[in-house]
Amino acid sequence: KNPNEPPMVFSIFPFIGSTVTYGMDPPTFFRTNREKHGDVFTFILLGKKTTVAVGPAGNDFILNGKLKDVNAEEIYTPLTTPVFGRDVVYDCPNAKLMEQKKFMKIALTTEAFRSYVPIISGEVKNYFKKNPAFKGESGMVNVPKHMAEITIFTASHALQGQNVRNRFDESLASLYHDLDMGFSPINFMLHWAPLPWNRRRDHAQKTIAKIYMDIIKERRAKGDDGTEFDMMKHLMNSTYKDGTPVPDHETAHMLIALLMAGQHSSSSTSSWIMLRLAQNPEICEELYQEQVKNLGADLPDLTYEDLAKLPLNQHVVKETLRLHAPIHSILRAVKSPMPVPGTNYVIPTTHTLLSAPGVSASDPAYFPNPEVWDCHRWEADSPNAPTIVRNDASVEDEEKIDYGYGAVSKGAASPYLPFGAGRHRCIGEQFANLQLQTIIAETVRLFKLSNIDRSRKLVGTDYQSLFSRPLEPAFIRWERRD
Ligand code: HEM
Ligand SMILES: N#Cc1ccc(COc2ccc(/C=C/c3ccc(C(F)(F)[C@](O)(Cn4cnnn4)c4ccc(F)cc4F)nc3)cc2)cc1
Repeated sequence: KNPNEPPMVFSIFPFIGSTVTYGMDPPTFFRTNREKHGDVFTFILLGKKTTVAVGPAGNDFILNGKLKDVNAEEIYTPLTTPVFGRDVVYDCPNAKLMEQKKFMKIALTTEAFRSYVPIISGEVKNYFKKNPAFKGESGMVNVPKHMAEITIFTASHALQGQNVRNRFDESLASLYHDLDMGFSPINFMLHWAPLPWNRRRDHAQKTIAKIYMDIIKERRAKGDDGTEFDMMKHLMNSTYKDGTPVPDHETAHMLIALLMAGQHSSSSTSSWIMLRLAQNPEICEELYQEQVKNLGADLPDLTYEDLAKLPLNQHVVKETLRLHAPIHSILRAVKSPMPVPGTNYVIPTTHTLLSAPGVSASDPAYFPNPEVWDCHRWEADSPNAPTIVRNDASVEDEEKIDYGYGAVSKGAASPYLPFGAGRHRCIGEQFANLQLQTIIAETVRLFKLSNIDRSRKLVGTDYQSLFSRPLEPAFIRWERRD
């Protein structure tokens, strides 16, 4: 064994290595090997030496890696480019991605958010009124199925405009499903394979992109009526630093990328939220009382400003993402040998780096009783409060850095990073919080949630898809609030 390479996880299988033990349950795999080898260790993932670096220092080492040392697009492009389309996100130099993230962020403004809350509220209320599974006084529903539908309607309407949203009722839904089938970890390795689902994925990508480009032409011809704040309008009117206007096909492909991002992350997270509220019915009641107390017993229509008056509602999202982050593994290729600070390890360019921020998010050193879903832990004086209290005030005085799409906090040495950190940090955090908080607030107004057997059980996690999500079916009981 090379003295300055990290310890290797033992496996009797060549090529497969530890792929299956890791793939079945990444958190357990990380915890077991962290106890054995410490915060930095290497395992074989589908024939590739993959070095994990966990804990706040590991998060910083990988997520704040320099552009010359770490590379995201090499790893992700086989998976994302066939689904999103060419010339965007990971199918272009990083400098171009940074400009694309700047364009995307322009549409995610407070003014836009003010218009999104009524849109999302309306979609949620309409869904529960129209859907047969929610007729009568009470019932049992498979949560992930319904949350996937609610999130596609809310995300497409807010992020892509009314025109695109309306098409989701017929053609777009099945095309989107075909595209989605291509968005799976198998395609990390087999993206090139002429598998039936890859052909359907390619057909769906072309068809959806064409629908978007037709709408772009229509809107350009009609001129802008200034009412909608959707993403399409901003992207189609953006220009790169070198003066090139964003081509229509890149606008269409960025819209597909944003829809995929928003859909998978939010449907997984909103499903976990509903399952946790069913497991903890008392929190559901507290959320309802919080609205009555802070918004008034007549529960007026939700506005963007109202969300800031509902701290427990916000903490439900924060605590759910602590235990159920949809992205459990962040990958980077190593482009030049990387010394690991505080060790004598040097990671060679033959390795892939894997960052797992969720490991420190469930580490008792940072979060007392980490396995307990305790939304109150985010209140300053709570017994389970995070040891390094990074309340929002401390973020202000923290140093910031701008990679070209807005200032992000410089340090990634935090134990809680569900939205990543550094150059590739998420730009959808504010939209996701707005969408999830609105979905919760509208749901608790209508229903009391509980487990079918009134137990405190919780379903397991499916790590086989690209985004971790609840194992299906995951039934809960709803009862209409009188
Ligand atoms: C609960 C919701 C979400 C979570 C937990 C989440 C998580 C993440 C994480 C961990 C990353 C870093 C990936 C990496 O470093 O390789 C990321 C990046 C990103 N996310 Fe999200 N995300 C969420 C919602 C969204 C939404 C709603 C959008 C779009 C509207 C979005 C768009 C993006 C984009 C454009 C990037 C940048 C990728 C890069 O720079 O390489 N995300 N997200
Ligand atoms: N046997 C076996 C066996 C072995 C292994 C496994 C499982 O192994 C792994 C390993 C790594 C991973 C990585 C997850 C991963 C990374 C990138 C992306 C992304 F790029 F797509 C995203 O960040 C997504 N995103 C961002 N914000 N919201 N969504 C994104 C960015 C920009 C953008 F515009 C649109 C986007 F949507 N998505 C997901 C998942 C599973 C299973 C079985």
